Amino acid sequence: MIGSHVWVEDPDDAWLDGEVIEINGEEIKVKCTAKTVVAKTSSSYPKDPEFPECGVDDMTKLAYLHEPGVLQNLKCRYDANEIYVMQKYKGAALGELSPHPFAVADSAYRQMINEGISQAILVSGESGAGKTESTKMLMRYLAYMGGRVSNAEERSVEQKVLESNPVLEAFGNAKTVRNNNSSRFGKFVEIQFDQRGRISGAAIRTYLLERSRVCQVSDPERNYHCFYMLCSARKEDVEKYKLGNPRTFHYLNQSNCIELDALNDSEEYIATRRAMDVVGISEEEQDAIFRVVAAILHLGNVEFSKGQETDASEPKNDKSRFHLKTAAELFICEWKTSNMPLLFRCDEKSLEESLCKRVFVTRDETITKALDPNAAALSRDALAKIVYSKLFDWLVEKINVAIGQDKESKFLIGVLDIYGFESFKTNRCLTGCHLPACL
Ligand SMILES: Nc1ncnc2c1ncn2[C@@H]1O[C@H](COP(=O)(O)OP(=O)(O)OP(=O)(O)O)[C@@H](O)[C@H]1O
Repeated sequence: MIGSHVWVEDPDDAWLDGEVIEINGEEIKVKCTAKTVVAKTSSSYPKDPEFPECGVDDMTKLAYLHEPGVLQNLKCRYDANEIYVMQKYKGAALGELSPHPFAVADSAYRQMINEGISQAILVSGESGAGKTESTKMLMRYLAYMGGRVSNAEERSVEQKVLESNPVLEAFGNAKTVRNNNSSRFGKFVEIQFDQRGRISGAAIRTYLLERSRVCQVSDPERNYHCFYMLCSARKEDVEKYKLGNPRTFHYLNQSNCIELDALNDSEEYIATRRAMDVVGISEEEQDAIFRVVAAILHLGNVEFSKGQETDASEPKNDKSRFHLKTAAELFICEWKTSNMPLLFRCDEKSLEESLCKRVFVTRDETITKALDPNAAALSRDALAKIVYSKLFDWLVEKINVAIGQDKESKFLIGVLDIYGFESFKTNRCLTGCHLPACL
């Protein structure tokens, strides 16, 4: 309608607002402050002429909840220096101040103290919505309320949990369509408190790691960050694990997306090793972890062809034999001085047999059945997935030791950072979308 206020897209300023002065079929002429533009009706959005100068503190109060409206609100609030301080939220009733994770955390903390009941906060939303960032804010507030640091040397629980993040992210995060650093696992962070409401420990419980990603990646996504980091590691590590260009590995080259503009894999490798040092993972343990990561990549490059017997299979060629042999060598964890679990004790022959044959144990006998090339490839992928998820579980346990759990804690506040769902045209059921990916 002529005279109405709208937002139109602009290549320089993202969005421009102005008044419609002319309509020609599917096109409108809009008079903006600095210029007059012609835009398609379908790509313009209505603008609220009564939008308050300082914006609104709750996005749900916006008359139009679309991209230019949200951006305008954020800009106004930024210009007005509307910042959130924890002190302000301490003791304020929910709804009294602007909505914020601090308000939710405060309410949970006070209910825990007043009613003596443990609390849980569920952080949910689409992938990339900001759940992990919100979880960090919730933890920061809970650490502030139940602060226990007795001297400057001691690190707070929040600090310890945050320090472990790079390790979890290296092994549990990946690039997806919506988020370059998407958590592909659910995380329940328990902040544990004593009788007086002071923090006594913390623990991270993880669940539903998306195992299928280890062997299957679709364009334009990536596998878990750690694989690319290791391929871009310092030269001696790349040579030690017989790695090289990530494009030469089947588990990585199914997608064309290998490098990310915003992420330098070789710097991330160094940062991850540093974070491992901080959470108390020794040099030998770090070596064992990366041996397993490299072994999985080599395993993925083992292809199978028909064997001599009917329905049997064997490694396809010398290249496959090389990767099988390297995977077997890397899987061997000979070092016994630490309590790192012995993942495998295998040689090339036994690894080949475990992939190309299936053993059935009945009450009376043990039957060995040869597998055809397709079934052997499925066995290979199943092995890669189970090894990776066991490695991830082991890392989480190690991190929990470093953070310091209080098994005797009186109460806890759990923050559940459920892993992000993608919004499809047809969303049949959340569980239905998630579970198959985790198997
Ligand atoms: N409060 C915030 N302040 C600044 N940046 C933010 C904030 N929330 C989210 N972001 C940005 O959005 C990106 C995605 O956020 P985050 O990783 O928290 O999403 P998520 O909901 O946990 O996604 P997923 O479910 O895919 O793991 C972050 O890397 C960050 O760049």
